[in-house]
Amino acid sequence: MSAEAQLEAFLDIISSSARRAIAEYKKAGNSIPTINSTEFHPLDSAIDTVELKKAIRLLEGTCQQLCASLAPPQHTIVNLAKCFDWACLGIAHRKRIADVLDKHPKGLHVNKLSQVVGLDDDQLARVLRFLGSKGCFSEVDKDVFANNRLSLVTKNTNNTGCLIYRITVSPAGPCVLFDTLMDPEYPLLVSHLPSSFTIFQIFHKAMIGVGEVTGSLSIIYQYPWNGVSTVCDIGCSIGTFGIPLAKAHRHLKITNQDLENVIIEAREAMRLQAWGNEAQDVLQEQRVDFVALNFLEEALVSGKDVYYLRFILHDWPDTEVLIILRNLRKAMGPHSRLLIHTYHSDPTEDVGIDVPPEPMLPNFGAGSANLYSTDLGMLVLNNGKELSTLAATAGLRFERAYDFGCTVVLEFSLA
Ligand SMILES: C[S@@+](CC[C@H](N)C(=O)[O-])C[C@H]1O[C@@H](n2cnc3c(N)ncnc32)[C@H](O)[C@@H]1O
Repeated sequence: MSAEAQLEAFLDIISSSARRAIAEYKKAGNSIPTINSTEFHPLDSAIDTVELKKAIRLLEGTCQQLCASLAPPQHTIVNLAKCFDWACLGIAHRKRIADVLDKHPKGLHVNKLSQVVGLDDDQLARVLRFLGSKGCFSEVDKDVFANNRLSLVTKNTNNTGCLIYRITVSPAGPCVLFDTLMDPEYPLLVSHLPSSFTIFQIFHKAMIGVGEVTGSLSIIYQYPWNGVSTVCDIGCSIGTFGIPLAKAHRHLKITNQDLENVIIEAREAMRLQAWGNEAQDVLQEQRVDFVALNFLEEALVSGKDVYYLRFILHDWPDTEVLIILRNLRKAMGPHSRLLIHTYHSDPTEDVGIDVPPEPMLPNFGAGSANLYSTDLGMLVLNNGKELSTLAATAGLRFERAYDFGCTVVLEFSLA
């Protein structure tokens, strides 16, 4: 393909993928969001968003490749180096800027806002203006800031807001990434995190946020659950996957397994009706159970139809990944399936997921940014990795993959 043909192809992909996304918004509601929207669109809280995710993967990947092709290289590289996004988002979240602005739909002058949140007005305006340049918060008049659809996500009550907190309070890890790579033993860096990282409520709410950001609950509507009776969710958090699954498929019996202290949290969340009234029916009908487990040391409940692992293996170095997979293998019967839900899709392996159109990068480029940043996040936090290929070593046979646009589900049976 000639250089000019490549650029024309990018323009075509941008146009067609944006139109696919617009069609998804139209299907889910009357309006189409713009950067000036001040409220959420119904699609923002939808569970099955596979089509939108796939369109955005193409759009983001292509826009970045087109800009990197046409902009002067110095320009692109310095943009990469000067990344204040996470720092400014962290300030906005920790100072509850969106929560304050919520009470001022027409906007609030930075003089007043700075007094409420206890920051210098000039510095706060510069932080908010930076975020506004990326589409988060609007400067509706000179020095007057208001919420928009993006900044609403940073509110304290928002699950994704908790995820932002989780990500932005741990900058020490990335700051020592170079030193970590220089150390042949790759020490764990968890000790660099403030202890508030371990606050359970924030962590588990953030995990619900991860589900929302990645659209991974799409599996509830995309997997053939009709042929399944029993499910075991391993490392279930507070029922982040199991409860919505039980609500959607009333024939399923679901065992949720996690460490004992998490199971106590999960039962408490159920008692406080954190999952709404419908979840109480699920409990009363005894279709959902919470059972403590340490998957590194104990046997899992055996013989379930489906074992589900979402965002678990990337937390661990290879040795522990193998222990977890071998423990799982012992619990599985000939009919059992293991579903590993991850960001991973190795572009060098043909596992049957979508292939990007040429001339896009074979891994969708910036369309897969979440995969590669999570992979580095796991290196920094846990010495783990997103791209684990140890299933075969543990005696599991790959069956097929489900592509959800931002995440994939890899299905295995006993080898
Ligand atoms: C990254 S979270 C994923 C939670 C959930 N699967 C999700 O996708 O929202 C990892 C989970 O693994 C659990 N976990 C960590 N070590 C464990 C162990 N040794 N045995 C069982 N669960 C464990 C944590 O408590 C946490 O809930």
